[in-house]
Amino acid sequence: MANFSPEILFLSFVVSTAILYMINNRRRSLPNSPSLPSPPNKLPIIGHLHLFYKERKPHKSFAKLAEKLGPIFYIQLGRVPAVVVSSKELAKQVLKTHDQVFASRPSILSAKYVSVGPADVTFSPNGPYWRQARKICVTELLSPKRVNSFKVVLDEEVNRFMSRVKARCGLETDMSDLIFAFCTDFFCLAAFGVRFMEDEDEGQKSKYLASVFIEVEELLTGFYYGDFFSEWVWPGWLTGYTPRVIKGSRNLLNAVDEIFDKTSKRKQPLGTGAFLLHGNEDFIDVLRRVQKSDDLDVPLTDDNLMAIVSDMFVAGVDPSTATLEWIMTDLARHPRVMKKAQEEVRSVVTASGSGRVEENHIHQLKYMKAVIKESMRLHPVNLLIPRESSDKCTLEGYEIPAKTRIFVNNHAIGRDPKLFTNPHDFIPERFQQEEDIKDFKDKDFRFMPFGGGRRGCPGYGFGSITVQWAVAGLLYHFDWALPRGVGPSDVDLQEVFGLAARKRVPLVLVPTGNKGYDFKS
Ligand code: HEM
Repeated sequence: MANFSPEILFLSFVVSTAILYMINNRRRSLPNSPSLPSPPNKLPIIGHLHLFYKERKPHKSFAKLAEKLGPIFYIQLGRVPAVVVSSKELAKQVLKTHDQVFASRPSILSAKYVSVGPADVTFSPNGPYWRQARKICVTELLSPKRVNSFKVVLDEEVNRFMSRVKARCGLETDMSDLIFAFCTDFFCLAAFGVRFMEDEDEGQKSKYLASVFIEVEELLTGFYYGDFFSEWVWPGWLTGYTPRVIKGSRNLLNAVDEIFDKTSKRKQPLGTGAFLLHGNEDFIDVLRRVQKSDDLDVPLTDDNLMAIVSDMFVAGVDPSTATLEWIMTDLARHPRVMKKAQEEVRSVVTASGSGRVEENHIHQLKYMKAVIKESMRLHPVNLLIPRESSDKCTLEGYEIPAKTRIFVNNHAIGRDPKLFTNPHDFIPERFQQEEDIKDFKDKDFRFMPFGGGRRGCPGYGFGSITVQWAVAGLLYHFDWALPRGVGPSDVDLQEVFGLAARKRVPLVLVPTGNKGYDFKS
């Protein structure tokens, strides 16, 4: 920005606006689908952006529009034609029936910087590179066998998390902070073989990384002016978006570099303070091995390797943190449910005589599973699931051209009164059937905590065991209360509209040790 005088900026704004206006009027989007419902008040150049840009909660604005326009409608976001779907039937069509057509992500400016190309799994367009990266991710990094190999480390990290909570007993505690530290350390160990925070003095570092993540995740939603006029460079600079993206991606890559530095120390044979994964490979070890194999369709460069491992780290930490944050928020606001879930965990663990939660207890915790599932329904980490069509396709009789951005409104579908009675209430009992709690997905597409189809979350096994083990530990060892003077309805429930929808205001709770179920490190 410093290189441009305000006069030049203003002049280029006026000239470009005029050109854009002319082009916009010449080129109509979605020419083959004039009958798609669409909100009125489409303005020149910005299209429908003014309808939701100020509030910056597009999932809610789109839900309100769906009430008037129906479950499928078209909106023009600057230069980007987009379609929003808000019913389980349409979600199924996008994520399952026409999965192949909608297997790309929107191409957004921030992904080019943050995901180095993009060369990661999350943002790479559907093509040979993404297919290979995704295959490595599913068969090597996140396979059931690999997830199994990390369980011993997860057990240790849950214990470290419990000791941190124990040290805060009786005190108002920023649980968002402790949850983030737990997830970061565990995923750092899995990805890089080292913890992010080796000791408690490193708390500031964790807070800093959390702020970098939140910033990057917000930028990666692709809901900024710069992304709606991506053929032109100036809106990104003029609105300050491009400098923000550059700064955010630099901060993230610096943080990842710092962890890499630690890793290279670990690789030295006589390194001290090393934390070896019980002889297991971490993600970098695996990727280096795969890089050398001769059956790769596309060569894997060092930069690609870096992009994939950073992606696993970011895509793993924030959704797991957000999910845990919301589960504890929902439980703290609903003491009846908290008590019932605690009774279940305590009875299962007590019957085993182990005095601590172990992996084999988890499958017995059916009510806890229902609690987690209900919290995921109310607070999906992807409020809008973003896709892009690679070819033309028909949805509900409407023709959707190639290169249309599609948003599956996960937030609206999960709270649809036609699908759930009292949809805004936290009622885990709605998932009491054996069939309901066999996993955290919904076969009817009524809510999609892990997305779906070939672009669905490959970290399902990894994320779900992490969340369950941690919640079981927190429920077994501690009693929980909101801070003095704070009632259930005072808890701020706003989310950050980011790639993972974390809680906007940190969750503060007061843990208390329970004598019968004390945590002994
Ligand atoms: C509770 C934890 C988690 C939740 C709720 C979650 C949720 C999601 C969702 C909703 C998507 C988008 C899916 C779609 O577009 O259909 C996604 C994608 C993804 N997730 Fe997860 N996730 C979790 C944990 C993880 C973990 C632990 C990892 C890896 C270590 C991971 C890696 C990824 C990747 C790489 C993608 C992009 C996949 C692609 O575009 O091909 N996730 N996740």
